[in-house]
Amino acid sequence: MRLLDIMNEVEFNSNKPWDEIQNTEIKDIAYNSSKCEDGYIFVAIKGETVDGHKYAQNAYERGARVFILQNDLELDEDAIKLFVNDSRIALSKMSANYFGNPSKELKVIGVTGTKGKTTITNYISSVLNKAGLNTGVIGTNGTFYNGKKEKTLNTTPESYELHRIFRNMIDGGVKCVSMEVSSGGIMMERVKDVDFDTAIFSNLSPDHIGPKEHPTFEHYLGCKAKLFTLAKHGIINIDDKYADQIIERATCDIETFGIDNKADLNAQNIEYSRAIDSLGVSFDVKTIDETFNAYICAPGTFSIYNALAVMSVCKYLKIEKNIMIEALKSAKVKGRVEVLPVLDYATIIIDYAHNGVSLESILQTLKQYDHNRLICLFGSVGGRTELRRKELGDVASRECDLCILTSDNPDFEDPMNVIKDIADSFKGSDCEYIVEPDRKVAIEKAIELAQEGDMIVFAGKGHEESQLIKGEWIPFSETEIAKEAARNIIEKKMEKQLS
Ligand SMILES: CC(=O)N[C@H]1[C@@H](OP(=O)(O)OP(=O)(O)OC[C@H]2O[C@@H](n3ccc(=O)[nH]c3=O)[C@H](O)[C@@H]2O)O[C@H](CO)[C@@H](O)[C@@H]1O[C@H](C)C(=O)N[C@@H](C)C(=O)N[C@H](CCC(=O)O)C(=O)O
Ligand SMILES: Nc1ncnc2c1ncn2[C@@H]1O[C@H](COP(=O)(O)OP(=O)(O)OP(=O)(O)O)[C@@H](O)[C@H]1O
Repeated sequence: MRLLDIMNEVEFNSNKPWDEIQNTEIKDIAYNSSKCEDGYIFVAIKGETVDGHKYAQNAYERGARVFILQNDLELDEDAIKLFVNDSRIALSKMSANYFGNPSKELKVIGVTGTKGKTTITNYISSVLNKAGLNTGVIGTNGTFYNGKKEKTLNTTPESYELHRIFRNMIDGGVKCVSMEVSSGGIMMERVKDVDFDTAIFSNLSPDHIGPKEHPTFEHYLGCKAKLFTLAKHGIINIDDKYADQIIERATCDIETFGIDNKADLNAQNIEYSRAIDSLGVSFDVKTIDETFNAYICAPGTFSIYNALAVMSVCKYLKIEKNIMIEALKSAKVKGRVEVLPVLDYATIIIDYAHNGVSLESILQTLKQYDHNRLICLFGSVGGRTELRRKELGDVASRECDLCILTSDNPDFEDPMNVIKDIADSFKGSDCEYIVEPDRKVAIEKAIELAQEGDMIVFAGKGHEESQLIKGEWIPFSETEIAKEAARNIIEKKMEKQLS
């Protein structure tokens, strides 16, 4: 591809004459020097950890001859240096150009908010695919389309990856993409050149504030709100405390959903239902034109909000109502309030809640259902986000009858250290706790302890299939461990009955 075509609409200065730039052809773009080969452009990014300009020489040695730079540096005479104000912004535009602006050929639905992004994006894809609109998903659980899965490093991939994925999706016949838009992704300009059709706001609470993330809550909110300047249509949870602030900053037209405040889509007449292999909620949906009943196979009020967000998209895209209702009845997301039907006398749930807000939300939700004891098995990541330990401990010790404190990606930190921090919250609380640093043994104990009517949540790992121990990802499946433990308990019980 011609260098000038890749640089279309990117402002730059250069060390070389126009003729030379005009006649240069490019094979591909890399923002990591180790990916560079002959004919590549290297984009030097001032990162959160290191300055990519340090690797320009390495990129040169690997064959790159064109460099996108924010400041000058020494390279051999044949290097073409293109100076830009912000390399991340340049990378975004260059990637969109390189892949032929694929988002313009797709209907892209971006979901932002502190909680609910993975759930909503996956629900949207379930419903739209059922309605015959080939839809891909991009987010924390990976990239999915046409039955294929690709792992993603970030919830919202870097702009180059994002536009590459879009192009591959188009080649595979995808028409619509439902993607998570993290505040980090917006902050790092990963979605700047994505042509969003619709943007959804689920909710907002303090999160991702600290070194390498957002300096303040206001900054975090500002990043989330920016999505509503990139889309044509906005869908907003009107019950959220920060809804007005998002609406104020939006430049698109807005539709709302909610339970407590008047909205374009309102839920009412809510009823919770519990079966041995499922937790669900049914409710009426009221719009200006009609009222109809819906059911979602996920528990509590937050599941209604997630469903309303999806219904708002369906309304906007004119998806047939009955198809939407049927698809939502069975829509499930791996590791998000996932009920494991392994025991017939207690409900076992795997959930991704790994901070105070989401743990509180899932525990309070489960308490809305008839139950015996509420038991939570959880830990917290090692080596970082130490504040979360207190948040999680405070919530669990307040909401539960029993907790099993264990590890959750301890990495290089001693799991007992993390557990000790969490256990501080239990001082003076009525909630009992058991300490078992080996998460596999902890799950086995939880299954063994289960009594008639108990609700037991394994919180934190959700969809993850591995555990980070001393820098290594070790395969770890909570589902398999729970199934095996339940089989053993049932066999033991049968043996006892027979003897
Ligand atoms: C702290 C952080 O946000 N890091 C993200 C960031 O990396 P970085 O800028 O820190 O990169 P760096 O390591 O400093 O390197 C700077 C540059 O040097 C280059 N380099 C580096 C080494 C080398 O040998 N050669 C080389 O060229 C790197 O490729 C990079 O271009 O930019 C990368 C590309 O976009 C991201 O993959 C990376 O996400 C890391 C994995 C991460 O954990 N990010 C989290 C905070 C994040 O983004 N999370 C959000 C969800 C949370 C939310 O809601 O905000 C997400 O969307 O995933
Ligand atoms: N709308 C919601 N409001 C509050 N909590 C929610 C909501 N939806 C899901 N949750 C809870 O938060 C957990 C994470 O949900 P989900 O993965 O959908 O959110 P997310 O925005 O993608 O989160 P993260 O940024 O942590 O990946 C779920 O397992 C559930 O416990």
